[in-house]
Amino acid sequence: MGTGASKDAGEGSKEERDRLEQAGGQLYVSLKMENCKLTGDLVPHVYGSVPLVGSWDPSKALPMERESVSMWELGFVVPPNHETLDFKFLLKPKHSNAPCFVEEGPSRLLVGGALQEDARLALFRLDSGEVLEYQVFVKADRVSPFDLAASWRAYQDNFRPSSVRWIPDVSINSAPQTGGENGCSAGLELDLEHYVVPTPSTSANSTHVYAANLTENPRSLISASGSSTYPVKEMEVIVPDPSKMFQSSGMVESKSVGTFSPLQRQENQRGLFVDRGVGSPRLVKSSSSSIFSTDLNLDHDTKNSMPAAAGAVAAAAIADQMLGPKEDRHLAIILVGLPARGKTFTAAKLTRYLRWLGHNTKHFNVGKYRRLKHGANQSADFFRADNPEGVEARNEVAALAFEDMISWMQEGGQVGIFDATNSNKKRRNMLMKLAEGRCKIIFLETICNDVNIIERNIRLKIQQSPDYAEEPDFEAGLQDFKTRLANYEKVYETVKEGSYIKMIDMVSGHGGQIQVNNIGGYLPGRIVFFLVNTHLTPRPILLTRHGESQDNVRGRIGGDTAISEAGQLYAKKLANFVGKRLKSERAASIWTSTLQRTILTASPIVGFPKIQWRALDEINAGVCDGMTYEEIKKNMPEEYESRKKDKLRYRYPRGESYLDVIQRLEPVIIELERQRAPVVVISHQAVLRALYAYFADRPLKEIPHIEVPLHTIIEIQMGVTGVQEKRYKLMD
Ligand SMILES: Nc1ncnc2c1ncn2[C@@H]1O[C@H](COP(=O)(O)OP(=O)(O)O)[C@@H](O)[C@H]1O
Ligand SMILES: O=P(O)(O)OC[C@H]1O[C@@](CO)(OP(=O)(O)O)[C@@H](O)[C@@H]1O
Repeated sequence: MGTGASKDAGEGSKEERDRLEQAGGQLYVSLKMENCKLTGDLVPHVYGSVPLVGSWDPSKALPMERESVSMWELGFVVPPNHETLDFKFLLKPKHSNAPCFVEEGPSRLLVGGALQEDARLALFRLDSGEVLEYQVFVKADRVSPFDLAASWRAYQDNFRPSSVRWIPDVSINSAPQTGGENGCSAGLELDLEHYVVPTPSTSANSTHVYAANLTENPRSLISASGSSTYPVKEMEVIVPDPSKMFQSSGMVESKSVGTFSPLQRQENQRGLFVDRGVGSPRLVKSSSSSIFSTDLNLDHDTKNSMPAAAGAVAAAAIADQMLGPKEDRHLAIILVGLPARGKTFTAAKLTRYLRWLGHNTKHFNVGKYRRLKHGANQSADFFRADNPEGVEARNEVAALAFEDMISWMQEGGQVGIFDATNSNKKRRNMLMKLAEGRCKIIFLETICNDVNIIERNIRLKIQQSPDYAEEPDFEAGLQDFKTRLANYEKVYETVKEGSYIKMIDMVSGHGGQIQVNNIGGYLPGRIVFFLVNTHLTPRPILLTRHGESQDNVRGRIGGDTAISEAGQLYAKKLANFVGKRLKSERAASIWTSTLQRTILTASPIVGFPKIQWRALDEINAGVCDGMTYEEIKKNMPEEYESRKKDKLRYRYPRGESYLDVIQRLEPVIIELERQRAPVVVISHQAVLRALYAYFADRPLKEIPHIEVPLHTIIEIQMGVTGVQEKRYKLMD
């Protein structure tokens, strides 16, 4: 029998506690009652001192869920510093208004996820005089991603119960004490390198490429020399999905200076989420300041009104784009900051995100223009503010790059990301004049006050930047770059004018802040939301399809079948792999879709919380669900042909297109960016194509054709130098 709460919740070394705290640790508390005697229709409930459990009103007590024939459970998530919960168990008849029975003895106290005394038996004296005895189990585990699941549920109206019985949509199982034949510890001897396979040539390995090299080619400079004409690419614009709009609506509009914190910070709000398991009504976190809160009254009408309201916001966003003043149809994000503050890095990341969302976006790097016009090996003197030739040369290339960006916008470009230091008012005034009547401007300033990070960035610069490619002496390069930096510092003026976003010390994902001024509208709002959630903490993201499903064997698309024998073998191998790869990563989590094949693939993995996301469900094949491609070709030849012609935009009748899938995956991308602990995503072919394309920066049109083979793990390593990819093939 379990006694009090597990001790690891509140103990452990300070380092360990800090690590968990940083990982956004919450306490998952599980209250269980067991009685092997059948108790007719008496349902165990919990009631107590806080409104969520009825404020001592038995009629508002919270029912426990039946976990097995004899076991009842109530699971919930609280922050480690939650308010003391004073409660009792109670038995209530399921169907009648007959009296209920409160357990005997004093009430129980839950503090910091732990019961204040040994979990004694719960005794109930019935009217007949019979005494019913229940064993009580209380357990508290540190876990971070419940907040993610709960907040996800709170603003998404699309969750649905798992189709796999007895598997709640958020669950955690503990690591086995001994390793069985296929158990995790048996597999810890696994040599991961043995399974490594080559990555495709288009893989996500930005680490080895300096981001500035991948920016737009200077069209004005190249065409002037006659060596190349500028290729104008097809424009891709996606109308924003209304259902995504209300997610960040609270933070987009600010006419005066405001400060936003990442979602992370919200984890410190004291709230309680009840995990109702399969098919039960959910409670969601309330934004009110009440310590324990519930939203049980969220009826269908209230829920359904959310997308409608969001639709109105989206309509306004489209109006912004189509009907507003001409300059509002194009947006220039102008980077500001001293050298080595992550401007190019941030610009490249934002470009990737906006392109993935379908916005026609280009990254213009003034350094590239400078190197082309004036050579790559200019010394620090070139960057002195009292060197008029240098100043003029730098202003000239900035203006050239800006004009190129405007020309591209006039050809249909939507968002230009203009990457240079732009670190004094005079330069920014010049740019504002160039933009007048042609595009809207937002300054994006990156500020870093951590000398260690700046030193690391400088060293990375010397290794990566083409400015030092010809400098054989690292120390000499370092010295020159530091002098260049000092030259900029002398005349640096932080942004105080116009619309701006300031990222201040946003490297680690906690402790920093984002300030915004005069930011409004759909796209700027999305940009702020994205930036708020990004950071540089290194961590792996493992992407894998489920093990082979019975439908895969039959060649049927969609469906919700279980996994085949080969699929089950993969599930075991994957569990071994995850156990080994993430063995020192206690805060890691496993995300699946709500479909059986991913949940079953995840089931042998132990020791990590598992979360089901509806957004990770496979592309909805609508009326074609369950058919083979051959059957579609034969019975619906027009549909088959339309899909073949434009697989990205083709929407299955009553189903989805790849573009729809991308739109619904946006919260997943934001969450993957926000997480600081490793995540294993077990999902489906179409969904993983879309997710992978984001990390590998693949163009939208390629997404439906990206290869995501079964029984293979794609490891995406996020970190200070960008994204890196590694692949493991566990089975042939
Ligand atoms: N917001 C940030 N603050 C500080 N450093 C950052 C930030 N974002 C990224 N970095 C780090 O800065 C390094 C150098 O960035 P880079 O974009 O080349 O600098 P810049 O363009 O400002 O000269 C990157 O490799 C990354 O590790
Ligand atoms: O877009 P295409 O190439 O049809 O690929 C998506 C298809 O992949 C499948 C397998 O054929 O995914 P999965 O088995 O990974 O869930 C189908 O369910 C899905 O419709």
